[in-house]
Amino acid sequence: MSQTDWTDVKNLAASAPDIRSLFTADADRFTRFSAHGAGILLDYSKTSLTDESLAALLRLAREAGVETKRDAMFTGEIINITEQRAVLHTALRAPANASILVAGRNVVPDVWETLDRFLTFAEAVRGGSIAASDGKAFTDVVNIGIGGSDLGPAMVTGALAPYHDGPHLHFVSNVDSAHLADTLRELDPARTLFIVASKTFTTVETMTNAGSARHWLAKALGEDAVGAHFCAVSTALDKCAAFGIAPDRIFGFWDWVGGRYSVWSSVGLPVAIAIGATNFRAFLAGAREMDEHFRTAPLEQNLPVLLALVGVWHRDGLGYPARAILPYDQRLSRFAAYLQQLDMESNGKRVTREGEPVAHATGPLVFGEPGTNGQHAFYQLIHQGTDVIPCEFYIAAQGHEPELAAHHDLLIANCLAQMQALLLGRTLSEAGGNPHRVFPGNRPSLVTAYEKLDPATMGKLIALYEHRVFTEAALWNINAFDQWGVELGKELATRLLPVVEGKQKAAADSSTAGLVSFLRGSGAAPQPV
Ligand SMILES: O=P(O)(O)OC[C@H]1O[C@](O)(CO)[C@@H](O)[C@@H]1O
Repeated sequence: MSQTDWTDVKNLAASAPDIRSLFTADADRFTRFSAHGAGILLDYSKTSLTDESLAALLRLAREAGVETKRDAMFTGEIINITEQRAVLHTALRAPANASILVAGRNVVPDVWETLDRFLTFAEAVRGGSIAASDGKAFTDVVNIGIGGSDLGPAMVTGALAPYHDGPHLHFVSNVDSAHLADTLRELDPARTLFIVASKTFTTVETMTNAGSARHWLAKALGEDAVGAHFCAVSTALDKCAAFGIAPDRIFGFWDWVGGRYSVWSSVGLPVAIAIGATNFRAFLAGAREMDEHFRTAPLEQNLPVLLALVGVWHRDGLGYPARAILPYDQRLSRFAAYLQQLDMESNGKRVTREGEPVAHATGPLVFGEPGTNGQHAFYQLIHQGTDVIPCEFYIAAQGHEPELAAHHDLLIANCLAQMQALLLGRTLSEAGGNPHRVFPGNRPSLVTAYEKLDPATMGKLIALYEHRVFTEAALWNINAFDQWGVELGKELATRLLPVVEGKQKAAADSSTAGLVSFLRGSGAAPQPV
């Protein structure tokens, strides 16, 4: 990619216009700076992008080979170069007649066979033909997993609550005993099914929670009941079997599915148990529609690409450090946490694909909460703080409660009002001369709007963001599909455990030693060795 194009973007950003003036100068700005795809509207008019800066960003995307890289992902090339893997979460929602080759083998028939297997299992749990050890139906299902093996199913299950007509779902992720204990306290072992979800089946949090859950169940119902009350989702089928899970209760997936991209695979089993096979297939179909849009729409009208270009404009052009994810949709209350992993684990990288230090800032800090709750918490800083934080709003035209339609009108009014406040601000004279009541305005926002948060739309929204992350990574020339940054902490925790347990002397700095001493109450700080 030529340096000139980055320079163009940075030069244009240095003289970025006031967003308000862009609206004054162009009555058609909304029409020209918004796009539709797969039934979703993206309005990016309340940013400082102009025809010229958008053209420069599109040039950057073309020079970065976004289209070629995209096609390489969809066709199963080894694009995760540090782990020598294809990246094919899109194959999990591909049509049955597609052919996607990995090492010369079409993976689509395997995907559909596994999908049919876990959806059949989900329906059997819902219908009671897969039953507890006493032959009665399960009323509660606990998913034990963490990261991608938790956030996707937990977020989607919450989002699709109006479609939830199966057993109650619970999610345990944290190794903190509080999480498991508080969940199990409410449950009857005789009515509870556990799903142990782990791509690697080695993650210490998940294995620890699964072991304790197994113990809880065996203590109440006897060792023989364990088989009926556990199933597993993993790429490591042998390890699931070693845990004692029967082969017909193990649902696999593949190393070309990243953890944070895995909700479409058998990791989605809890979602399928909650909402049923038909709704789960609609969820996949929604994602497939967004995949088609991303694959075929011209870059100028391509939603994930536009979202990525706005992201790069804000991050690299204007130097904004964060992005706020603000769904005006209570059921998307875990959406920001989900996107946090998707975005920050993918694009929190400091070297290029070739291992050289990156020349540009990469992934921003991602955080958020649903509106209107966030308005009464951290929006103060967004409106009047010293940092500019681009805000990314999500809103449905319709809620699921027609009898409470007035609430939804109020929700929409609040969402629009926040964007207007960010844009327009309030001048000193409008604030009656009181500087504390001044809003600078000219603060960017964009909005993703959709008809209703149904299963297909949920699929589209996730796929939209996945492809946005992909496109940003392509522009920055980083590998979005590894996560080496989580390894060091895991290794050190393993090394520190015997120190915490008092079996080994502290092999650490004096702060760690002092903290071990305080936390384990052993008096004098162990000396670093
Ligand atoms: O599914 P697993 O193998 O238990 O991993 C859980 C999570 O841990 C991570 O590797 C990060 O620690 C994530 O990428 C992954 O989603």
